[in-house]
Amino acid sequence: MNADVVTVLLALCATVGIYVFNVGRRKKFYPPGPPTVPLLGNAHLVPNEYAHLRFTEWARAYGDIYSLMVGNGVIAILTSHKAVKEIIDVQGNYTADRPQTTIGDTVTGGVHMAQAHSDDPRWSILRRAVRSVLTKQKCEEHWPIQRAESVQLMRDIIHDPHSYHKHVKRYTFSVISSIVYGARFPRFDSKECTDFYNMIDKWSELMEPGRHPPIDLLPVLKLIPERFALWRQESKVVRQMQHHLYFHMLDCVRGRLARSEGVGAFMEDIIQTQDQLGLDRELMAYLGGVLLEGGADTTASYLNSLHLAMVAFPEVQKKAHEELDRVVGPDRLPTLEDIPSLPYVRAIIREVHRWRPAAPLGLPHASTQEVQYNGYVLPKGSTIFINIWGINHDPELFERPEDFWPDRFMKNEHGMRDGVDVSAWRDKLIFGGGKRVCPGTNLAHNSVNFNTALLLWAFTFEQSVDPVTKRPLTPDVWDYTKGLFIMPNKFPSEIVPRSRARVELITQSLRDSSALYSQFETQLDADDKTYLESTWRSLS
Ligand code: HEM
Repeated sequence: MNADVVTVLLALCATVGIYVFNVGRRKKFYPPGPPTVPLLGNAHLVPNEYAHLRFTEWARAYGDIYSLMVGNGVIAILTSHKAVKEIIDVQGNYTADRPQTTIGDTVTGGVHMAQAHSDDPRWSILRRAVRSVLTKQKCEEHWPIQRAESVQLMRDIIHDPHSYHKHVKRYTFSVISSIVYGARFPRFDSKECTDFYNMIDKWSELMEPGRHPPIDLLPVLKLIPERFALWRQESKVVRQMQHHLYFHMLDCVRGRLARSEGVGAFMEDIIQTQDQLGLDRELMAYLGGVLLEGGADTTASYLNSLHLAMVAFPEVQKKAHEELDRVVGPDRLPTLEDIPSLPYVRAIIREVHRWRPAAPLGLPHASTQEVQYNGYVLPKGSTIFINIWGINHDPELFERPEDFWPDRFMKNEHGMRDGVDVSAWRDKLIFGGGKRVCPGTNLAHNSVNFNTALLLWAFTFEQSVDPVTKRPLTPDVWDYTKGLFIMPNKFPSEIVPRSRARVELITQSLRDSSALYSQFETQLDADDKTYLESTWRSLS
C-alpha cells in the first residue's frame, strides 16, 4: 500500500476518531479539516491551491487552526499570526516540547538539541550553551570571520559563477565551523564540508514527512523487522555519518588544545568547562553538530532564494543597484553600518524571507498540557506546526502574495494590506517562536544583511540564454527541494561582476583577510593546502 493511500485511511480514521473523542470528553476541540494528501510533506511549493494555502483556507473556516487527528494524536497547523502568538508565545510554557521522533532518536540517540523534549534537562543545558555563543555581543566578535568568509564567497563567484550553489554552502559551513571549532574550509570539496552536506542530504531525506510509515502515530509499525523497515537501515547510515563527522571535529579541537594551539573557538571553552556543564563526549559532539546543522543550510537557503529572485525579477535588482550606487558608490565595499541607509535592500531581505521562508512549517512543537485558544482546546500531546508559508502568503494579509515584490515593505512597515490588524504580528515569524525560537537569529541577520548588500553591490544576476533558441532561460520559481527545510534546485544563470574596479576591491579585501584566514587553517588536509597555495599565487 503506498504512502498516500495510508494517509487517506489515517485521515478518515482521524475524522471519526476526533468526533468520538470530542463527544466523549464533552470538550470543544478544533474540528478536523479535510484530509490532505500527502499529509504534510512534499507539497510545500506547489502554487496556490496546494498544501499550505489549503491549510489556510480550511483553518479560516474553523478560526485559524487547521487540525486533524492521526492515530492517537492531534496535529494542529497554526495558520494565523494571532494563533501563533497566543499558542506558541503566550502559552509557550506548555508548547515548547517536540513531538516524539523515533527515527530522529534512532539516529541521534536522543542527544540532538533541536529534537530534545522540553523536560529533558539536557535540552536546557544545550540551549543555554548554544545561546551563549550566539548573543548579539558574541556575534560582534564573530563578525570579522563572517566578513572574511563573505569576501571569499565573492571571490569564488567571480572565479566560477556557475557554482554559486556550492560556494554559498561552503561559505555558511565555513563560517559556523570557524566559530564553533576554529576550523575553516576553503573549498566545497574540503572533506569535512562534503561529508557534512552528504550527511545533511541523507538526514533531510530520512526525516521528510511522509517518506516512512508513521511509526510514532502507529507504534505497532515498529515491530516490523529491520530487513523490511527501510527507515531503520537508513537511520543507521545517517547515525554513522554524524558520529564520524561530529566526533572527528570535536577530536580535532581536543588535539589543538593539547598542543596549546587554541584559537578561542566555542568548542574549546566547552571542552574546558565540560565537567561544570555536565556534558559527556557525545553531548559535546552533538552540541557542535546542531550548530553546524542550524547555521549552514538555513542561511544557504536564503542566499539561494535571493539569487533566484534576482534572476527572475530583474526590475527589483535594478532598483537595488541604484540605491547601492547612491549610498555606497563604486569605491568601497558596503559595510554592516550601511544597512540602515539602504531601505530598498532591507525590503528585498524581508521579501525573500516572506516569499520563500527557509522552513515553511518551522520545526514541530508539541504541547505538554491542554492548550486553549478561541474557545477551543488542543489536547495535551498535540503536534503543532507554525504554517509560516501559509501566513506569509495569506492574501488577506498581503497583496499579490505570490509575487516577489519588495516595494510592499516600502509602503508600510510590515508590508501588509492597509487596515490589517498587526497587533499580534512578529517580523521574526520565519525563526519560529516561543521557547524554541531559533537561537541563531543574530548570526543569521548579520550574514543575510551583509551578503545581500555585497552581492548586489558586486554583481548583476542575469538569465542564461539557451544556446540553441537564443532565448533567455527563465528560472522556475517553484522548483525547490522538499522537506522541512527547503532550497531552490540549481537553475541556469549568469552572474557578472558590475565592474573591473569592484573585482579589484574584492581581491584586495581577500588579501587583507589573509592573516585572519590563516588562524583557522591549522587542520587543513594536503588537497586544501595545495588549493590555497595556488589561489594565493594567482593573486600575487
Ligand atoms: C535564515 C536563517 C535561519 C532560519 C530561517 C532559521 C529558522 C529556524 C526555525 C524555524 C527554527 C525552529 C524554531 C521553533 O521550533 O519554533 C530554528 C531552530 C533552531 N535554529 Fe535556526 N534558523 C536560521 C539560522 C540559524 C543559525 C545561524 C543557527 C546557529 C548557528 C541556528 C540554530 C538553530 C537551532 C540550534 C535551533 C533549535 C532550537 C531548539 O530546538 O531549541 N539557526 N531555526
